[in-house]
Amino acid sequence: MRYGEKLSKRIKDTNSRLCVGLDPRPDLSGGMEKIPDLLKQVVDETWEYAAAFKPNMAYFEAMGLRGLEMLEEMLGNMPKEVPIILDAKRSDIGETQKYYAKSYFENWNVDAVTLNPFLGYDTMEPFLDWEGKAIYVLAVTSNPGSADFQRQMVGDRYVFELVQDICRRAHEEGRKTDVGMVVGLTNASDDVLSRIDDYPLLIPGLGAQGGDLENMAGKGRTAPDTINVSRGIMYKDMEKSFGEKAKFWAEQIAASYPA
Ligand SMILES: O=C(O)c1cc(=O)[nH]c(=O)n1[C@@H]1O[C@H](COP(=O)(O)O)[C@@H](O)[C@H]1O
Repeated sequence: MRYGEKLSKRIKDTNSRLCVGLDPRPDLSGGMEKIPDLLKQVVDETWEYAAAFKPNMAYFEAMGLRGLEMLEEMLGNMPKEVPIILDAKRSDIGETQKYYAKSYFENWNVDAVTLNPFLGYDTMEPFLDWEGKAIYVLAVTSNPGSADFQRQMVGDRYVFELVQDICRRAHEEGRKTDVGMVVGLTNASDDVLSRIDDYPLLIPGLGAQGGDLENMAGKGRTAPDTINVSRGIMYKDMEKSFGEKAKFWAEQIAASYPA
């Protein structure tokens, strides 16, 4: 089964496009030793509303070796039917990327990873022949600085449209790996979305970053797009359970962008 099929099935089964972001912060959680139980609780309470989970490497790396162990332990105990997108945003020459691909797709066996496409197509290639896997390339990120490069024009096209060419090329070449894009909800204007093809989108920026779900309404897309909430579930409204918050966001998303 291709990644896109697995994610589409999960979105249909749960009626949810919510991607639950797993970004643990020891300073806000009573210390590093509390993190493994916290992650278990978040996963246990939210998985029924989750189209996907997205752990971000930065938060685990910041805890040192123990953080990587926590990530590995968590990955080993995740529900198998929920795709895992490892947010790594890696970028290097092809030879080095081979080892990132091996690390994520073979060692940790995650379903998808985020990659930075700045170094070009050949640096994506080590990720493109993995059955059932996917990459999401950064196209229009959710931060203001996405205007610095990504939304600049080269000739008559935006830079993010050149990024999209990576998806088109991989698709035309019939690669085993699915290729989607990251498009931040905060910058998902009509001008941007009208230029984005029907490839799977990872859409962060809902909740803490204030992205507007109306941006995604009525766009006629059929790809298994998933919308990420991290802090809005793990670190907001702590009087509510993680499950309640995940349900809330899944319903908010469905109201504007039905599964
Ligand atoms: O690739 C990402 O997931 C990502 C891309 C982007 O453009 N903006 C963005 O916020 N992210 C990540 O998505 C998550 C957003 O977290 P919250 O703002 O707490 O919901 C973090 O892990 C970010 O690193």
